Amino acid sequence: MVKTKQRPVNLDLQTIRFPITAIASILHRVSGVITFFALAILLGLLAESLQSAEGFANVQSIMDNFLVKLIIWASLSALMYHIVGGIRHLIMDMGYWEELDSASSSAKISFIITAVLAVLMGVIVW
Ligand code: HEM
Repeated sequence: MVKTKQRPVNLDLQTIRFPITAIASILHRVSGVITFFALAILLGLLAESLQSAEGFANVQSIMDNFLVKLIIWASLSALMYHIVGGIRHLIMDMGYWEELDSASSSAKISFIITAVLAVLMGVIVW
């Protein structure tokens, strides 16, 4: 008879804590996917704005909306995180910051740099 596994299983999500490096990693993937879709929107707006004076005015009026600005700001902030996290990745690929404490510090610092850049994106968008 097959014995059922008796190992403990924790499905209480409230008690599961991810290490900061895991959060940095999943956010990098999420921000890459967001950037992929955002690029289509941003290139579309750029193309329209360069088409003609009316196109430029059209994009100006599209941008004159809080929700649109919020989406563009979030997209640019995701791109900022992807670039900062990407550079951290490339540095790690060269063999640095691979220990738990240095990887945690660099993850934390990349969040801080991203927060500063996100504020800057807000200043640019608004
Ligand atoms: C055109 C904009 C970009 C898009 C749409 C994009 C999208 C993505 C996606 C979807 C991934 C896969 C993530 C995963 O499988 O976990 C990825 C990985 C990566 N991206 Fe980007 N990316 C862009 C720009 C950049 C830039 C500018 C950098 C510069 C630092 C960068 C650095 C990286 C690195 C280093 C990885 C590999 C991360 C790993 O090994 O897990 N990306 N990107």
